[in-house]
Amino acid sequence: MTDAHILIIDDNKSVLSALEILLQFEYKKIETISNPNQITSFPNLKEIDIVLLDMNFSAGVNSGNEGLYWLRELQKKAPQTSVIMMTAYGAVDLAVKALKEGATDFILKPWNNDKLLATVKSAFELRKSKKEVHELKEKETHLKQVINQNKNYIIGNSKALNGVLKMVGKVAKTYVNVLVTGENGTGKELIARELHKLSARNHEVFIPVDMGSISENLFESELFGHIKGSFTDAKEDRIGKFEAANGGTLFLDEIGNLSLQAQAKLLSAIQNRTIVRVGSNKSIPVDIRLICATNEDLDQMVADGLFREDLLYRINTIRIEVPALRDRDNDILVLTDFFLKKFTSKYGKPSLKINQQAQEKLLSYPWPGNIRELLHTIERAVILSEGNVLKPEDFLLSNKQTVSTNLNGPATLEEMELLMINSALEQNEGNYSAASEQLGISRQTLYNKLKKRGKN
Ligand SMILES: Nc1ncnc2c1ncn2[C@@H]1O[C@H](COP(=O)(O)OP(=O)(O)OP(=O)(O)O)[C@@H](O)[C@H]1O
Repeated sequence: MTDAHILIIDDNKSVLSALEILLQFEYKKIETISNPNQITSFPNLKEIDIVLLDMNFSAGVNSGNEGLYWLRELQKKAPQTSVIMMTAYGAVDLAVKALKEGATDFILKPWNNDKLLATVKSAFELRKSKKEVHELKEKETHLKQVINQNKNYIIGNSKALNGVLKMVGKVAKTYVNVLVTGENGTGKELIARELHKLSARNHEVFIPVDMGSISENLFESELFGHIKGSFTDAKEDRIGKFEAANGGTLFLDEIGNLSLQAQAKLLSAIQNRTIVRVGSNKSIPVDIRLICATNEDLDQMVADGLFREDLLYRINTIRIEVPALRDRDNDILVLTDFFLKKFTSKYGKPSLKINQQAQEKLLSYPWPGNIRELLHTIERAVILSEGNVLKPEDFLLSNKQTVSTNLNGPATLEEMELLMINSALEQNEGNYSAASEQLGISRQTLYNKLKKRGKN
């Protein structure tokens, strides 16, 4: 017995009962209606797999047009349902018209039982594959939505963020080098990607490089490539990031981490628009749009002799300052809502709301790790959530009490940062990975911050 649902529509009651008897041996659920007007109000029409529809209800008066009318109605209301038209000899031209309009097949009356069963069977196969395609399409649409939510989408409508986006729009179309500044996790890379997306090079590559994680001795090879045998590990010729980004955009993150020696090499490549692979003496021309980012005060570093002024001048034609999350008004809640949707969908959790007190907690926290910290906080809360409403205790924030007490005093931003780092290290018993995760910054950044303050 096939698990199919069939509806037969014919104004001739003896046709209805003959077909019902024939089909009920093979198919699980058969329903009949003798008045096609009932189609409009028929319950769960979309669940019907096959409709057998008479072509001519008014005994020749409308010569089959009524059947075509009801075919169209069915297609509107249940587009995945297969419709088989039933027509009398001599009206084959109408049946062909119905096929052109999307009917699956037609049967001539009086029918041959075997032929009719075969027609219904193949219509059911078609219905099954239509349904599968439809479900796949729905899954794909859902997946696309989730992916779009994840991809480079800049959420927020605060004045501070809108100012940045306006600037991005103006600068993107030019070829000038851009320096993006801002605290950790404010979305500097996202802004760099947006600059690329809105530029004339958007069909070319965007190559990000984290200068904070490249060791001093690999700097040159990573950026400019090397030729086989130029040093012990150089087993093959390799191109560097500059060549990989040729024609597109090269994004150098954490540019403040470069040694003075590396800065000199970078400056030379930018000035000459050529690179030389390690171990080679051949200059290779490169055409890149350069975007750099830093959370350091490069002007201060220049004053302290830690950053070359000529390099800063080169990379800094336009500077875009990305505001800290605490300076973006209501964006905290807008982003919270976005991350709640993203992570409930990712982890298959029911939709979640946050109560008033929890909102206040999120709004009054200084977010030293900015959007990355908010993202991790929400992800953790979603994973651990039970029920539909999140309360203040569902959001684990770095020792807020300590921070706000000190904020009342004459604490500077740097003191506050150090306080939070110490507190996170304390809470995680000195474990760097856990502390950096809690702060929403990379392990390397935590390391650098401590190193800068002579704590490591
Ligand atoms: N406005 C935003 N809307 C949605 N997601 C954002 C937004 N800003 C940042 N994010 C997300 O927060 C995370 C951190 O952003 P990103 O890596 O761009 O920050 P960053 O400033 O480059 O960080 P770092 O200084 O550590 O390199 C990423 O997952 C990014 O997608």
